[in-house]
Order: sequence, then C-alpha cells, then structure tokens
Amino acid sequence: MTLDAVVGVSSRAVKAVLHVPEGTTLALLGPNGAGKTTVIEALAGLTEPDSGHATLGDAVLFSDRGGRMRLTESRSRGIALVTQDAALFPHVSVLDNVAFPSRSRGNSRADSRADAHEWLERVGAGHLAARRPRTLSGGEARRVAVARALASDPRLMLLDEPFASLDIESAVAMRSLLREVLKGRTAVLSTHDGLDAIDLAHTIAVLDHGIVVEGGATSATFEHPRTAFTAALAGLVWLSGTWVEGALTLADGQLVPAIGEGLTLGAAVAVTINPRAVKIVPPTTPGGVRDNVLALEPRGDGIVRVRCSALWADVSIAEASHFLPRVGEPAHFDVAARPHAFSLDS
Ligand SMILES: Nc1ncnc2c1ncn2[C@@H]1O[C@H](COP(=O)(O)OP(=O)(O)OP(=O)(O)O)[C@@H](O)[C@H]1O
Repeated sequence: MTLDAVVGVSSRAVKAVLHVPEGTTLALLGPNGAGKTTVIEALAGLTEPDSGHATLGDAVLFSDRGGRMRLTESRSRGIALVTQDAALFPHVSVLDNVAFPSRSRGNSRADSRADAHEWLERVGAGHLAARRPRTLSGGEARRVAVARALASDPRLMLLDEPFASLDIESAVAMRSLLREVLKGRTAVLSTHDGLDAIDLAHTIAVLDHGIVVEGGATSATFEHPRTAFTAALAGLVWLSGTWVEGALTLADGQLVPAIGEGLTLGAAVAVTINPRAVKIVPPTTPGGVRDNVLALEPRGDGIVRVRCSALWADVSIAEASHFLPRVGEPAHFDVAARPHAFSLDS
C-alpha cells in the first residue's frame, strides 16, 4: 500500500510530508529531536496529530477536516511498529508474544502458535520460543518484535531506530534480517546512520526541526546532498558561502576555487568534497583554506581525521607526520580538485 502523509504535531513543531510508494522503504533521518519518532508515532496512532492527513492505500489513517481531526484507531490501521525497546508482553512466552496478532484476529491458539513458530524460524529466533522476554538480549528481543510485527501481516511496517543500542554483530544481523523481510513491503524506518539507509531504503527523507529538508532516491540524495547534515551522513565535507567568479567565498572571506555553472554572483552556494581528497599542506603554500583544528580523530587503518570548524580531512599518518597540526592551532588545507558548486537558493 502506498503511504501518503502530512503529519502535523504543533506541540512538537512537526509538519512533515511523506510519500512512500507501495512495496518500498523510506528511511527517516535527522538529528536528535528532529521529529522522527513523532512522525512514526503519529502514523502508528500513538501520538495524535493536530493537522495534516494520511492515507495508506485507500484507507484514511487520519485527516484534518476543517480543524477537526478524524482518526482511525491504531489497531484498525494495519500498521506494525517495532520500537527500540521491543515492547514485548513480559508475562507470556516469546511464542505467545508472536502468536498474539493471530489470536487477536480470532484464530485458534494451536493455529496461532503454529503460525508464530514459522515467523520465529523466519527471523532466526525459533530456539527462543519458550523463553520469557526478560531473559532475552536486546538483539534477540528486537528479532522477536520483528517476528510479532510480521505475524500481524501489516500493510505498513514502522521501525523506530531498529539498530539503536545493538552491538555491532547484532546490528549487522538485524540489518540482514530486515533486508530480507522488508523486501516488497511498504515500510518507514528511522535511523541515525547513512549505512542503514543505503542498505535498506529506496528513498530517504531528512528531517530537521520537524520538517523534511531534503529527500528523494537514497543514492541520488547522498550523492548530491543539499544540507550539511546529509553531507555529513554521506561522509562528505560540506562548505557553504557565496559565489564569486570561479570560487566560493566562506563566511570568513576565504576563497575555495570551484566550478559553477549558471551561478549568479552573490548567490548562496555550497560544495561537497570527499575528505580523502583534502590535503594538509605547509602554511606557506599559496591558496588553500585555513581553519582551526578542533580534534584529531584516529579513523583506523593509519588514517587520522583532522577535524576543523568548517572542514575536515582524512589523511594518512605518513602525510600528517610532515605537518601535523595541533588542536587549537590553524591547519592549512588544499582542496585537491575544484569541486562543483551548486545553488542553495532554489
Ligand atoms: N512526549 C513528548 N511531549 C512533548 N514533546 C515531546 C515529546 N516527545 C518528543 N517531544 C519533542 O518533540 C520534538 C521531536 O522529538 P522526537 O522524539 O520526535 O525526535 P527524534 O528525531 O525522534 O529524536 P531522537 O533522534 O533523539 O530520538 C523534540 O523537540 C522533543 O523534545
């Protein structure tokens, strides 16, 4: 089912527009407090929107009619939600947790349990059937929650930070499980990690202060980010300023040579740069960009990230050993190739 929604929750300053074509996954990305959980809860029926409308296929989830909200009860929405805390019923077994959706549809206990067994096997948690939720690890509980969600045969799956607080191994396993079970389903998942988005989502929507600031096909959006936040998620350095002939002028007046087609002088523009293409050069080198070093971060494999206030560079230890800048002191950067500048005005 295709999801179309405008979610307005004025008490949390959220007004987000979403479109999720049938059988695809949308990743909601955004900094802390951007409104991801609010949007997911409003779709699930756990938070009441006070404006907007949402349809899932032909069904109306909520709709603002002249200031009066019409809300479909959450249990009638055909939506399954997997939250960080898994929210399993503590007093029954894992099997009965997963059998619950089928039981609520009026099926017999035996049939519901048989169905639940299948779902547990499908998510690789068959061996946990007899356990109580409190005895499960975070990763196991989340797997069981996914099985319970799937057992309800949802028309829309919502996953609120499904990888949060999982160790690396469990997160990898959860990602490969979701890659499998979300195939062909309509789903919305919130995450802080660009890798989750490229791995699982056909489209992304980046939320900031409650509104979608950019979005579209996952790879295209990461390739050409329009905001500093998305650029950072994509692992790219982001510099913004105003356009002068053949260069971007940073706020402090420094120039970054760039290619700009059809840009008007004085336009607000930005460039994105691969941090591995940024070099640290001797302070006497003409051109380049000076910036104060905020941190030196080891990135593994002999790479150190020289992080400054406006830009950063990933340089090898060998390279850094010549001109290693100190934290609090300026470093001199050479942006190797002239990046393409694009307008931020449209
Ligand atoms: N129950 C609540 N009552 C009032 N305000 C809330 C409530 N929950 C969240 N908020 C506020 O609404 C805004 C959006 O919060 P939300 O939890 O949706 O963001 P988020 O993007 O999911 O953040 P995070 O990544 O930190 O989980 C924030 O300003 C938050 O403080």
